[in-house]
Amino acid sequence: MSRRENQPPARRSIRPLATVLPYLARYRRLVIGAAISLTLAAITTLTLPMAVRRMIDNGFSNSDSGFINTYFSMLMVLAVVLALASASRYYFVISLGERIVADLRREVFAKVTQLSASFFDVNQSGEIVSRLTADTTQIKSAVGATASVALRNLILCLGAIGMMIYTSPKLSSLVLAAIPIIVFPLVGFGRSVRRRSRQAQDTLATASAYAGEAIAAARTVQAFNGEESANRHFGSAVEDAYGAARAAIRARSILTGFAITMVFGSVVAVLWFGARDVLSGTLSAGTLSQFLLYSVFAAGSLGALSEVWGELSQAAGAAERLNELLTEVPQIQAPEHPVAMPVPAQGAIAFTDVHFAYPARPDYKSLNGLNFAVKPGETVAIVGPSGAGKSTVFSMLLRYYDPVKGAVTVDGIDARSADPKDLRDRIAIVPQDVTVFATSVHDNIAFGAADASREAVRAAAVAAQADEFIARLDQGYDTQVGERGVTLSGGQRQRIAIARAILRNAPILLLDEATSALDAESETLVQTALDGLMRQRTTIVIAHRLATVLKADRILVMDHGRVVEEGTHASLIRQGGLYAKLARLQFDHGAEALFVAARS
Ligand SMILES: Nc1ncnc2c1ncn2[C@@H]1O[C@H](COP(=O)(O)OP(=O)(O)OP(=O)(O)O)[C@@H](O)[C@H]1O
Repeated sequence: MSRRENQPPARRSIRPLATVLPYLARYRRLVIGAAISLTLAAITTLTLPMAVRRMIDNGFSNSDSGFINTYFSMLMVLAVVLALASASRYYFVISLGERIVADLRREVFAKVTQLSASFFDVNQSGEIVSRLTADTTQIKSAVGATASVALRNLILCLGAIGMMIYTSPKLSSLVLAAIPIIVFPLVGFGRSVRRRSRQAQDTLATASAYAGEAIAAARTVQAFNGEESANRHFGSAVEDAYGAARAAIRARSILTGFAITMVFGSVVAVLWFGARDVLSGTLSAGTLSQFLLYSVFAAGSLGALSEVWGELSQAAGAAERLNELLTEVPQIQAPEHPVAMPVPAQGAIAFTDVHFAYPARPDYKSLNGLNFAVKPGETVAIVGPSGAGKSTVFSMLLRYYDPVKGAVTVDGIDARSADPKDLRDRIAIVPQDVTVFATSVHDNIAFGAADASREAVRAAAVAAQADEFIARLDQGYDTQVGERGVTLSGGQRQRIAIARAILRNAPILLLDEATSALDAESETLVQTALDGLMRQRTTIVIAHRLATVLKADRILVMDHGRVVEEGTHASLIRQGGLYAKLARLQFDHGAEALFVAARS
């Protein structure tokens, strides 16, 4: 991901799968169950050729039918053991795969939620979601099926080779000589499969990211008649993913074909030698049959191993991508010994010579020597042209980022030395783009205060002027509001956000006034709700309305990342500087009159 983008491609091995090992260690019983049933199934299979030899060499030449009966009964018992072992292998192994992938998903998600704003500045959410779903599914099939097939075949292969040596050392030496010729090319092919499958996963993630974005913005896509171009874009991303997958598939099919040819070719060659020994009387027919079966087992399991190797390599690509997320270090973390914030909270804020550049744009200073202080309970409005750094002030207060130079303090404590959780507990924010989740109204208001009672949620909604419209919804507070709150109006969404902030009851309120026009009634309701919220709290508001600046104790005018003017509306208008210019352009009609009044 971000910090690895410029690094050379990772080692092509199945080592990334080691990520899964700690998860396996948690479920020892399932692992032991799987190992026992795997071994049992393999051993049972390995005894079959011996039975066959005994039957060919003794059974058919010996007319004793009792011998035959004993043999067949034993074979039956073997078959039952094999069936039981296989069934329990399936149970243990598949459960293990599902269990581990559930843990992985949970942990990757938990990790992602901890990552800092700078991570999300450069990584697409859809891409991350793809890791959470597609990549974990691949790990599941690797652990759940592939690994067990690999293990079974490995045991079978080693067992069969051991038995081949025991049965006929001479023929075995011929086979063993052929092994390196088979194995080395396989390893080489495996590498290329792995590289290609990683590419396939990466392209798939890009396609998913695009789809996520387009689906979330379906209305905008339609409004701009953008369906066709969206389809084209997604179509070509999907084709790229298909192309990458095909390259991986091609490499794998070559790998499989090659492995089977080599393995069975050498079996046939060995048999040819064996047949000559039987003819010359130095080898019994039963022993050759036993050897033949073992070599077919060994060859079959080698073939399966090569196929499985390809799958494991694919899963290693997925594990690598997950590992990148799991090992990503959040840039903003609590210090080892966080300083406790003073209790009770006061709500004092100070920015001292703060310089800051976003990590995604290190050469551009969004804050450039910003200085200001806000006293407990004060209401300060920030105004300034677009790009002046107003929203960045909020990001610094919430400690999404740390200053490059200078300090941000809350209640006298440097934001960097406190636990971000304590700091954020003191802050409630009503953003311009309200985030409403696809759950009930109740859960949306109680977001971040999950144990709030229904009464408390209702009281917050009443204070936010939202209770009335909520009561009119089909199921009141239990109404599902649709993804991103699509079933609510803009003003309703804002009041939900205000109720959420009221419920939080934090001493500091950050308010980013919506610029989008609400109708007069909603506007009044939202304004009344906000007035209630701002009372008795330290408030910093990014102001777009005249009414707001008029109510503020103080106005800070920002430009190029610093405060350039400060005062009340009247005093600033009188100065005739940037504020006076902005006020004339930005504020609603009443401004003109006030502007004139303030100047005269
Ligand atoms: N995540 C980010 N990564 C890189 N640069 C950013 C990021 N967010 C903002 N910027 C840049 O930082 C500067 C200040 O942005 P900020 O959003 O604080 O301005 P603003 O005063 O709130 O503007 P507006 O009134 O238009 O919302 C801008 O030049 C902007 O391009």
